[in-house]
Amino acid sequence: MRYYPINIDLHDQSVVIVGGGKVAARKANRLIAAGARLTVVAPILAPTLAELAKKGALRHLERDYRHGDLAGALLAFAATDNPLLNREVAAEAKERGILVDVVDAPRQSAFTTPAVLEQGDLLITVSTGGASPSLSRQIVAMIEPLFGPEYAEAVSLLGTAREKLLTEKVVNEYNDPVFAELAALDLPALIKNGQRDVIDQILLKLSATGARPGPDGADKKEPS
Ligand SMILES: C[C@@]1(CC(=O)O)C2=NC(=C\c3[nH]c(c(CCC(=O)O)c3CC(=O)O)Cc3[nH]c(c(CC(=O)O)c3CCC(=O)O)/C=C3\N/C(=C\2)[C@@H](CCC(=O)O)[C@]3(C)CC(=O)O)/[C@H]1CCC(=O)O
Ligand SMILES: NC(=O)c1ccc[n+]([C@@H]2O[C@H](COP(=O)([O-])OP(=O)(O)OC[C@H]3O[C@@H](n4cnc5c(N)ncnc54)[C@H](O)[C@@H]3O)[C@@H](O)[C@H]2O)c1
Repeated sequence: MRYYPINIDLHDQSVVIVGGGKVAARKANRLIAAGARLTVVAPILAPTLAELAKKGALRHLERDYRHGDLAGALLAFAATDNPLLNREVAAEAKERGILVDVVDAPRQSAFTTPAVLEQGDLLITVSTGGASPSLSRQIVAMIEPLFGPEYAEAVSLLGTAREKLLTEKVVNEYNDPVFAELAALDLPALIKNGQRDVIDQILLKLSATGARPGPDGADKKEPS
């Protein structure tokens, strides 16, 4: 496996993009949606970025990049149209132990960004190991019709049900099949078809199940 996939919680984390063009704008939108504290270093910003700066959604350092601009960042993006400068940014990131995406040089990057399909908390990401970003994008377009907004609602329902079972500390071997059974019910299809009554019955049955303690009530596992 060339890349190891993870999901990073960027809420309130500092991220720096060097460069303010079209590519920077694409990365910035998702970073802001993920709650990052974003700084963009660039003498000139693309219109969408300028708009975000005006709204206070990002901090704009309106000048050329200087060594030191990455201080305190968790992640960095080298996204200028100058390959040599992008490598300088990558070098500073390495010095500081900051993970960097060099947008014109995947081999010099510590990470790359995938194409994304998002429905609420459902996140499907596609990577080609840098081989073909266009194919990643096309694959998302291919599967998009299969995962409509009903998936956002289903994931939210499943999450609430699971949290309820876990916080009520009724987690034991018995709940594993309950979670598996719930996930297998095809809630998205029920939601899409408007079968609310069936969903209500399932949830009712679930809360009855949830109220039932484990075999002796003693061997309760912590959530995993
Ligand atoms: C998926 C997506 C996510 C995103 O950007 O967030 C993404 N690129 C997207 C679009 C796109 N990128 C490019 C084109 C023009 C057509 C073409 O060249 O194919 C288009 C198409 C378009 O714009 O429609 C050109 C390009 N991209 C890279 C290079 C440098 C190189 O390969 O050396 C060059 C050549 C630059 C040049 O030569 O000028 C590099 C990377 N692009 C990646 C991700 C990472 C690998 C992802 C993977 O493994 O699949 C990686 C390695 C680094 C990174 O960017 O993280 C996003 C689509 C999502 C969306 O829009 O929904
Ligand atoms: N990874 C990807 O998805 C992808 C896609 C297309 C292109 N690219 C590559 O990314 C590069 C950037 O593409 P773009 O379309 O965003 O370019 P662009 O021309 O729209 O933007 C370049 C930005 O870099 C800034 N910049 C230039 N010198 C700077 C400096 N010294 N300090 C700080 N900022 C500086 C400019 O002000 C501008 O905001 C391209 O050269 C291309 O190789 C990557």
